[in-house]
Amino acid sequence: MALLSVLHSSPIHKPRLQFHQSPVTSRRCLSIVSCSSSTFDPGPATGTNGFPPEPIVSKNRRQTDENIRDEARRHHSTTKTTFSAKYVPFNAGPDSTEFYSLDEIVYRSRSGGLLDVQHDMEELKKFDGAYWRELFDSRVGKTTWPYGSGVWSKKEWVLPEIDPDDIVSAFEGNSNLFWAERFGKQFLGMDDLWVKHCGISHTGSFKDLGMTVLVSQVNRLRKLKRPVVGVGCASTGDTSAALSAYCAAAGIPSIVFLPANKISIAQLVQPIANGAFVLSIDTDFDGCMKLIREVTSELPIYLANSLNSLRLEGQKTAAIEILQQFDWEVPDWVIVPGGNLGNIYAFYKGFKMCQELGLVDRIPRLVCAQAANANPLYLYYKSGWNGFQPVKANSTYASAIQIGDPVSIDRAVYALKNSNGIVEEATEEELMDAMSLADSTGMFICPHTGVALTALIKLRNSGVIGPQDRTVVVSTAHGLKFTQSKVDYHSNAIPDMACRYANSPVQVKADFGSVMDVLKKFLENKTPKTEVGK
Ligand SMILES: Cc1ncc(COP(=O)(O)O)c(C=O)c1O
Ligand SMILES: N[C@@H](CCOP(=O)(O)O)C(=O)O
Repeated sequence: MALLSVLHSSPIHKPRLQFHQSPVTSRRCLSIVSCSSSTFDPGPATGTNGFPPEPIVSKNRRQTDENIRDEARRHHSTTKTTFSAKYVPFNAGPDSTEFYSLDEIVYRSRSGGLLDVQHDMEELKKFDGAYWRELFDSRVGKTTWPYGSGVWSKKEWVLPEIDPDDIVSAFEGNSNLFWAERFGKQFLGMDDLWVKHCGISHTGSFKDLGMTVLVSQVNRLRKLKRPVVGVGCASTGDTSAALSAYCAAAGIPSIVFLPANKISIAQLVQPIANGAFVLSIDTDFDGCMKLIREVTSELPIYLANSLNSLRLEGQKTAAIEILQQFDWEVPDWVIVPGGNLGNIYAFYKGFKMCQELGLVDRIPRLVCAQAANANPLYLYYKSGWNGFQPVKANSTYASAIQIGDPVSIDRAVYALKNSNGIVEEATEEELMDAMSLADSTGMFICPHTGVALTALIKLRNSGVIGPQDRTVVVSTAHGLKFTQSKVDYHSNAIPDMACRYANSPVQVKADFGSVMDVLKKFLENKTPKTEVGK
């Protein structure tokens, strides 16, 4: 503290180079600004070699009694945003005048249709693509509140008006874009295959990206004294995990409706541990969804499913992140597993915003992949988009997408039609084989990612996806949430499934000879013959 007070009163200001926004040209300019004492650390008096040391310039140096939220509060009090967003009816024509403030509690348009969050694109367009690319790039990997989050590093495009103080974040996003080198080369003859690991996240799925936005807005609504006593969702296990974690972090009650015996133990224990009010209901996800919609229209419980378009504002940042991770080069294909169908639209929206705002010049083709046991979108696509019919979703190892009546069907169709998209499906055997094959190359993916990989395999085999096409498969949850599926597969315990890539443990007696016998046999199969027994 003593050192800091000395620094604060020090007359020595070191100039430093800094980007700043020119209000006239809308471009970022490089200029020399005076470095304030809170951002300049002169270091020790002399270096170890006797020469004066290079000054250490730390842009976000905080006082010791200040945390990152306090620091953001101090910065925020001097900055004012001109960006804004509102709810509008989804895919409304240019003549529509219907809109709602994001501070209203509304999930549906007057006609009962879906809503969308519409940003003031004219205001955002005052800044060119290079500005946005540079701004977003400058925030990656920092701890500056709230930009250390992959979602909030794009705050101006997400919830531009929310006070950073109201944000509830676990610094989600910034997930690994994994080069699937061996899987791509060995099984598909592809050199440029990538897996976006959205499941390597705070609660183990991509839902964190949307939930930080929704719970932050709820936090704001509660401060504004809006009637929100708790937040609720129906879930196949991942939405409930994310909701309960973010609500617990903010001290907001959460209520989750789960279909009894249809989600994994790892998923079930998440809301329980986070103190949610958990209802295990004797129905499927579609039944839970119907119930939560009825309940949230009666009680002051805010709806957290992706019917609520706020969620998709966070989820769309995964698409922006993919472009960013490729240095703003656009991949040819992005494959997303689909259930309630919010995420496929979120990806479309993220890519489209980047195109409209000049960060990239095109968008990738999107593929939505469904489990054959829960495939209403696939059937609709195959019918030539002729008369959507919900289905009764059957049990699938991809249990988080066991959904027969997806709430975002219209959004998904829009995304696919506008991205020259494709829908594929995966049988239980196909998705489990694909998951196991991917695991055998060093991944540890969930069955839903197995569905997406099956779509890739089919499209690659039919030549639709070419060997050189840069392709991203979106992995939506962590494999550790779905270990039972792997246990069943590797124990060859699934009726009517060959489990071709099962790798069962070998039972062996605890003596040296038995262990050696087993190992020799193993090595004989692995090692070129000439080397065995050397
Ligand atoms: C792991 C996982 N993958 C994929 C999905 C599908 O996402 P969406 O419902 O947005 O289509 C879900 C949830 O539905 C999920 O939990
Ligand atoms: N897979 C989801 C299903 C609900 O989807 P949502 O995106 O509408 O919340 C889950 O994990 O609950």
